[in-house]
Parts: sequence; C-alpha cells; structure tokens
Amino acid sequence: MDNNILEIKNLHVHYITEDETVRAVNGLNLSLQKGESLGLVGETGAGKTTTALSIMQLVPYPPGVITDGEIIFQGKNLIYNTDKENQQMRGNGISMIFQDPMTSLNPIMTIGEQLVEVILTHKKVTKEEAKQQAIELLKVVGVKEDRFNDYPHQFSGGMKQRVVITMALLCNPQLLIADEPTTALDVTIQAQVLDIIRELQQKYNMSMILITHDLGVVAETCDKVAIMYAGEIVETGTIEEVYTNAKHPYTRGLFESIPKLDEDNEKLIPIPGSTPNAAALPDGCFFHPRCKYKQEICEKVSPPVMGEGHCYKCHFSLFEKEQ
Ligand SMILES: Nc1ncnc2c1ncn2[C@@H]1O[C@H](COP(=O)(O)OP(=O)(O)OP(=O)(O)O)[C@@H](O)[C@H]1O
Ligand code: NI
Repeated sequence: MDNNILEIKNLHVHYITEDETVRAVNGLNLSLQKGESLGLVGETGAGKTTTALSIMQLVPYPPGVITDGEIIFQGKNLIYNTDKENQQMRGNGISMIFQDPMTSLNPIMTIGEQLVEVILTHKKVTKEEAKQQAIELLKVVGVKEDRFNDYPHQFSGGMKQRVVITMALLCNPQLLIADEPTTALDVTIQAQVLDIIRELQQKYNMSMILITHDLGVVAETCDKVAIMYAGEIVETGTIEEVYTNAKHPYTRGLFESIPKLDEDNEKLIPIPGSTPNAAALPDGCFFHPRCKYKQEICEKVSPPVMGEGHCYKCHFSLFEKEQ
C-alpha cells in the first residue's frame, strides 16, 4: 500500500524580477512516508528553503512563482489549495520551524498568550484548557511553567527555539519541517535542541524534513537523506546507502570536504569551483563545471535519475568512472 504522506513531483520554483529569473527549484522529486524523517542537505542557495516554503504554500509572491509540478500531501495537491485550505493545512497538517525563532514569535506578546492564541484558533477548548495544554507541552521541551508570562526577549536563543518548537507542535502536525532550526544557536545548545526535535518527532510519529548543511546532524537524526544541488535532488537514499556508498560526484565531494573526528584533517578536499548562480545555470548537468568526471555529454544533456530507492542523477556510475 502507498504509505506516502508527502510526494513532490517535478517541482519548479522561480523568482522572477525585471532583471533576471532565479531558477531556485528545478524539477524536484521527493517522497516521504508516515513517521519518516528526511534530511535535506545542500550548500547555500541550493533551494532548500524555497522547497520548504513551497510545501507550506508560503513562497513569497512576487517574485516567487511555482511554475510547474505537484505537491501531494495526504493525497491532495496543495498547489490548488484556497487560502482557507492553506490555513487549515498549516494549522493541522504541516508545521515549520524557521532558523530565526523571531520569525514565529511576536515580540509584544508573552509566550503564554501566543501559545494560547494558537491553540484557541485551532481547537475547541476553553482558555483555561488551552493554558494547561500549553504549559504541558512547554514542560516537554524543558521550559518551566514560571516562564509562561515572559516576553520572547527575556529568553535565550535556545529557549526561544524551544518555545517555537512548542508552537509548531501545538496542533499535532503530521509533517514537521525544520529549516536549519539550530543554526542561529550556540554550538553547545544546538545538540540539546536537536535532541528535543528528534525525540518529539519519534514520540508523535511525525514525518519530518530537516534542512541543514550538516551531514553529521542528518546521520544522527534522520532515516533518509536527500542531497540538493542547484534546485535538484542529485542523490537520495537511506542514511546507510548514501553515507557508505555515495554515487553522485557532488555527494562524494561533500563527504570529502567535511572534517571527520577520527581522521587526518589534512586530507580534506574542498569541492572546486563555486556554488552555481541560479539565475544563470549551465546547460546539461548543473554540476558539470565542478565535476572531475565530466564528459562531453555532461555539458549538453541533463542526466537521468539512476537507481531505485537509492537514486542519483548522473550520466555515469561513479565506480565506472574511477576504473
Ligand atoms: N525572495 C527571493 N527573491 C529572489 N531570489 C530569491 C529569493 N529567495 C531566495 N532566492 C534565491 O533562490 C535561490 C535558492 O534560495 P534558498 O533560500 O531556497 O536556498 P537555501 O538552500 O535555503 O540556501 P541557505 O542554505 O543559504 O538557506 C538562491 O539563488 C536565492 O538567492
Ligand atoms: Ni535556506
């Protein structure tokens, strides 16, 4: 049986201004099962946040436009949603945690007021019941009851992000999207906040998309990983498949460019060249200008997706090229 909660097919998202068209997402395919967590990894500008905003139906228009594709959530294509359906979806189906907690918090309301307000707009409960629910959930993420009447600015970064996590979970979402939820936090706090997210994801059996630059975080937190480059998924599979047997030259490059604890860091090899300009993408494979295995065909023809389950978008199998 089809157990997919989310299926994105051939998604294209452009930011169109007078001067240029930024092709942020270019034919992205992705599927997620119930309870599954997926790490979406890629360099800055790869289109990760745009993908997340597309799912939330929050791509800023103008200049952003979904020009093609489908986003099927629980069997329904969100792209055709009315504003009202989108509000319902964001209240009950899908929640997003942003990098900066202040995106989600109102600076002039206490966190208690904000949490109660969210509960009251989505659930038929009394104010007192809403307050109890908010306090319970705050406890789960490690925020004490006596902080209920404090304002966001009275919290540290990590504590603010805990409140935001609470906010995201109030309406029992089926799918949680966390966009670099710990990047703005101190390194020491990052692990704690990630632990909370992982625990809650498992406890409530939510599906999750975790967006990050950090392959280590994905390995610890997710079941599957999707590597994104220039608005495409260039490789996807289980953590084990991709981490032990990377097939795309870009994925290989990413692994070679991160420090490993147990190895000699002098061997780190950065990926040559720079991240692509999404307003001027090359012909053929978007990665070819940086690829050491490039052949003639790579400059002209966009590669097919190879493999099943563990998929990669390349004209050649890497092992073929290395021999
Ligand atoms: N509002 C916007 N107007 C114009 N271009 C945009 C806008 N938002 C994003 N872009 C462009 O779209 C491309 C994808 O950006 P996006 O933020 O989705 O990438 P990302 O993978 O989330 O990057 P990061 O890791 O830095 O968060 C980039 O080239 C970016 O400059
Ligand atoms: Ni982003």
